[in-house]
Amino acid sequence: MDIQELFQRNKTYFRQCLQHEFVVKMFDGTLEIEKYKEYLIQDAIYLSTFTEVHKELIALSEEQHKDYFEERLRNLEMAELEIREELLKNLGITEKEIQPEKANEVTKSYQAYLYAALKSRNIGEIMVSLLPCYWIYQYIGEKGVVVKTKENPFTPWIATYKNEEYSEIVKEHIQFCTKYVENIEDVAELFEQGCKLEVAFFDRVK
Ligand SMILES: Cc1ncc(CO)c(N)n1
Repeated sequence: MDIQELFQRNKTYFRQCLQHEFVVKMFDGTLEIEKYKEYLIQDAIYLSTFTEVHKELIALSEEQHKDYFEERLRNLEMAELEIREELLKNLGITEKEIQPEKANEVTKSYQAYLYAALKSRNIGEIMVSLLPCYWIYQYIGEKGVVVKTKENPFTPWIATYKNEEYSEIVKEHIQFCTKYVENIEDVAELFEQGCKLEVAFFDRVK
């Protein structure tokens, strides 16, 4: 699969996310904390499904890749999830607030999208269903320009995605997608749908 072609077809969604009011306000430090909280709550719910998909990937992967997917899960738990846990705690967000039944309609759609891909049992499709998530956040991290670094309360969020290690993980994820998916048309719709959900996720909390 030609991954650049997939990007070209969907770059408007990448840009929409990067230029999204919610994201711009994080980078310039002006986002209202209430909106940040709402986003983090929804994202914690989303990320628990995202983690479940990673666990399934270990089960579904070929023997020679199991170690790799186990490492990916560990990395997710030690990096992104740990940082998020700290952010939730610092903002006084409790376990009760991140229960699955608190999911808004976009979070629910995103979860349903991931579960549908999971149901296909096709590792290429499952990897592609995770791809907009990884790739768009990596794009935001790479391209976003931080204003007022010192007093910007959103620096920990930004730093999760604005780093070499995260970019490396995304690169490897992309390599797996290209290895597992031969024909772009098999996943074009799935990928576009995921990109749209990323935009909708920010729209819903802005
Ligand atoms: C909705 C969403 N997309 C992507 C990421 C990056 O993992 C995230 N945390 N949340």
